[in-house]
Amino acid sequence: MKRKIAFISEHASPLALLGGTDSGGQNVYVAELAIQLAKMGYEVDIFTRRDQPKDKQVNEFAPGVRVVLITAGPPTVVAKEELLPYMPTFRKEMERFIVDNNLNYELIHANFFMSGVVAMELKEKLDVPFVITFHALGHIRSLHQGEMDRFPAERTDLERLIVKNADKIIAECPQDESDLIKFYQAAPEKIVTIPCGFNPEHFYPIPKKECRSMLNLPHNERVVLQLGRMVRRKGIDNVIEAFAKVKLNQPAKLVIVGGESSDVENDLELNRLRELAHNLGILDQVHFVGRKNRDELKYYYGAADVFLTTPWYEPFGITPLESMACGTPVIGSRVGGIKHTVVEGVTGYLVDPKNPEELAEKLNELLPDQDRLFKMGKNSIEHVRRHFTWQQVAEQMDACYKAIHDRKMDVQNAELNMIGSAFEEAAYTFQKTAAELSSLISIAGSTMAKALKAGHKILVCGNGGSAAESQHFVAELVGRFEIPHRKGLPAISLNSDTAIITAWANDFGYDDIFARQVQAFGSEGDILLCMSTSGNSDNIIKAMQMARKKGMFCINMLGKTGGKSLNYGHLNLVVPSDSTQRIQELHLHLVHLLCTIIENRLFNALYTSKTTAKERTLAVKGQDVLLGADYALNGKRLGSYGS
Ligand SMILES: O=C(CO)[C@@H](O)[C@H](O)[C@H](O)[C@H](O)COP(=O)(O)O
Ligand SMILES: [Zn+2]
Repeated sequence: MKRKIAFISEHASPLALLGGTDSGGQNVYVAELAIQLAKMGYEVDIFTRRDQPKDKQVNEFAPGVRVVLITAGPPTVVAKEELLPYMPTFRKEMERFIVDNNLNYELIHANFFMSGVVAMELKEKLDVPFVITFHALGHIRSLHQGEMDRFPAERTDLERLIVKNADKIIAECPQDESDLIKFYQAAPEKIVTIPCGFNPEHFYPIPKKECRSMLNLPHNERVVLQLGRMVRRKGIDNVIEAFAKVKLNQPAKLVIVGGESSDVENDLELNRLRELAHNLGILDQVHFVGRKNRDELKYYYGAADVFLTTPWYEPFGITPLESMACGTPVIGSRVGGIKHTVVEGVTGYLVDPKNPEELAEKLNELLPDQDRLFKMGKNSIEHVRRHFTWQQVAEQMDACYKAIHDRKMDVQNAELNMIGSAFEEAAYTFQKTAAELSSLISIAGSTMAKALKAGHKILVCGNGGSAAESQHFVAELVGRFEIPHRKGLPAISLNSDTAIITAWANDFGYDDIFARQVQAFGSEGDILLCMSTSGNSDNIIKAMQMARKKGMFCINMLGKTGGKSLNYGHLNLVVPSDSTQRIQELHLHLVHLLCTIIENRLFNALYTSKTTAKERTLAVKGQDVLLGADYALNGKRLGSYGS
């Protein structure tokens, strides 16, 4: 059977990739991971917020992968910083979709903190475990962005809650792992470090000449590439400032791919950067080419001699991988995932962010050195193919999911074991009790029958589970057990009158609640039946002391050592077990055996020493038939075994 899982990616939809525009890393992550998992035999539903009114709800995205649009908030693009208030609706609608379609997910993989909130609530409601990839952590973001961070203030607290409730947390790199432990107190055993990946069918080496011809870039110049979302934290200004400091013997260009839209003229951040280049006097060397379709990116990577990425911080950073996959070495910030994916001196260099001097120095060193560029390019391809394809990522994710599944199965297996041994223990206790107590049970039953015949009554009491048994026994006697249409027998459960019990417990003390009633209802010759698993409950002891004072006969149902009660019972049925549950189960059986004896002795001797249980049952049924009134007019049996 296929293993069904759900992804939640509230703001980053894989459908956005189909339009060709270069969306953020999370869109790629969700799409590529789902596709690879589907290839491995999973069925993946990706739940994302509807941001187009006309799209249908369920979209076949790839074989085994569906994208399900959830309407939560306006069906238009909303900045992710403003999406949190729509998450309760998202959760409700997603839950409705799951229930209506009878979907049984093995687990939910949430992406980003808001999806984590949804997954956490669904875990509670539907009992589905969840895995979280945060993609970025609010605390780290606000450390770097300060005032510029527009996410709601509760983000970090919500992330902490998600960390606490998640079954596994995916860290994207060792830095992410240590941040989760240090700032979020994540339990290290819950964290699995699995990097992001690249798709070797989309990103592969293409001859530089070909790429440059395609993009109209000069063949005889050095080309340096900056590519990615155009936001402050990506440090694009650092790249421009560094480029202005580069001194080479040959001409060079800086190509900048990215922008908030394909409208290069009216993009605010882009204009700020353009002005910077202008002020530094290098505008003619810097090509702002705007946003590009994903399938064009490989030509930009391939055309460049070096790829630069110097963000202030970076949870992972997929672009360095893509560049290396295309055979272009990377100079990147010594932060987050980049310091893990770029191998210093082998596939590129690491520099401090916000340090244009250091970056310029590295460019001055590397750009003129064709041999080193070639070698690093070759190393880059080998390195990323060995460690970072989406297929490898999916294999690691599969192992993580399996660990959760196995743990669930462990719990289920442990339960099955527990059930098996509880039955074994019960069977053993039944047999042992039969061997040790049969004669005493018979004496207890006949004593009760005798007392009832003589016009006396039975008072019964116990605490907790035994209180229920006390009422159970009385119900069988006052009502009927197996003999239909017999008269009711006088028995009172001292557990039944709430007004008496609460008044006496409240005004005088709990220990006297039964004794008071024994004093009020009991008479000489009556029987007091006490049930206690420990034999040490004070109210039981006091009840027997009072009963003895009144000349009553005390019968105990006990267990374990029998406790203090042993000293007060005229007849003690001590179940040979130390387990409270088994003792209670046997007490119930004793209740039924006593009822059988009492009924048979008082109303009809249905069996002899040779009668088997089966014969007795038939005999009772026969009597039932003989008493034709036991059949209602409509022919339905009134029942003679209910108890
Ligand atoms: O049913 C159970 C345990 O299985 C409990 O309600 C249990 O009866 C209560 O703890 C009683 O208070 C125990 O009292 P006792 O059997 O020791 O006299
Ligand atoms: Zn119980």
